[in-house]
Amino acid sequence: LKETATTGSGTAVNGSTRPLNLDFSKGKYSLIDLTHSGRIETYDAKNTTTTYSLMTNKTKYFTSQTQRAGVDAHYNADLVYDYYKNKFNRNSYDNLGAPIYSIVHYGVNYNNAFWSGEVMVYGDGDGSTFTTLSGANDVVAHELTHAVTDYTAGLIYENQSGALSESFSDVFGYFVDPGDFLIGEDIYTPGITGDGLRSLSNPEQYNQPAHMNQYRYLSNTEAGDYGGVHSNSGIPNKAFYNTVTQLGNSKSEQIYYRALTLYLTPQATFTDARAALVQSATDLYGAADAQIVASAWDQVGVY
Ligand SMILES: CCCCC[C@H](S)C(=O)N[C@@H](Cc1ccccc1)C(=O)N[C@@H](C)C(=O)O
Ligand SMILES: [Ca+2]
Ligand SMILES: [Zn+2]
Repeated sequence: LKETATTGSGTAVNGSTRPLNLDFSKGKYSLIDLTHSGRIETYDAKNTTTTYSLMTNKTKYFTSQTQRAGVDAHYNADLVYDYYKNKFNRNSYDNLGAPIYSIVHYGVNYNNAFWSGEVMVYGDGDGSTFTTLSGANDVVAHELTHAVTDYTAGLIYENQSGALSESFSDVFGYFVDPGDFLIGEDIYTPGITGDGLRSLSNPEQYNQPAHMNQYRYLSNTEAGDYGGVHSNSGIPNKAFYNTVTQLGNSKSEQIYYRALTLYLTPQATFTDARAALVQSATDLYGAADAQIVASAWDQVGVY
């Protein structure tokens, strides 16, 4: 049936108002963004893990409490789409305009968000450790970057390649939310201000290693976080911090995007990532900047 692109607005997780790109058809408004290829559709699992339906509303104003999760998932997905398009001319995660699907209210008190291989999925959090995870633009950028990674480097989600996958997702989370070096601060521990789930500048603050001599050899199982992908990401995250504080955001994002999309391969190790980033810096900006990248990784014990 005919879809009609229109605009409206909605209430965000933090209570602010977000502009929304909507579809109007069959007498109701839905969270479908038709403004560019890489259309964005946002669904509601209604606290199940098995069924979901498009989030719709009678009017163009999505202002109810339960709609906030969808408002931010929809708004932040468009923000991240625009980031990849404007900075790298990438048209969605596959660079071919693939539709971007999100599901909110996944499960009950679910303290996580993930890329399923097809869709982005967001829990509501338990209200103590996390609040609604789609409310943070760095979380949405983290998850959509996993989709980009799957279509490019294909980093295998275990051990060092998995820690790199996690790190690249945190790095582009930073680039989309460059105000601070915290990850997830907008939705982590709503009762505590100023903290985050991870820190790029000081990974140890949240019990992550920041040097190879602190690498965690955990089991490659779910219980071992697949070889500690969320722990050992502290090492490449710190190398990123060492890089971006010297080269700045504009050069760093181009270097990281080139490494992810042109040089990295599924089984990449930390040493491979260092080489890919040094090569990317050389390609784009020359030997002096490449040396800054090399030094950034020297400082975390990766050669
Ligand atoms: C299904 C279980 C595995 C989930 C892995 C996803 S990709 C992931 O890494 N999720 C992020 C969510 C996030 C991102 C940024 C800021 C806050 C939270 C993540 O870091 N999850 C942590 C809680 C984890 O799984 O340990
Ligand atoms: Ca942040
Ligand atoms: Zn992740």
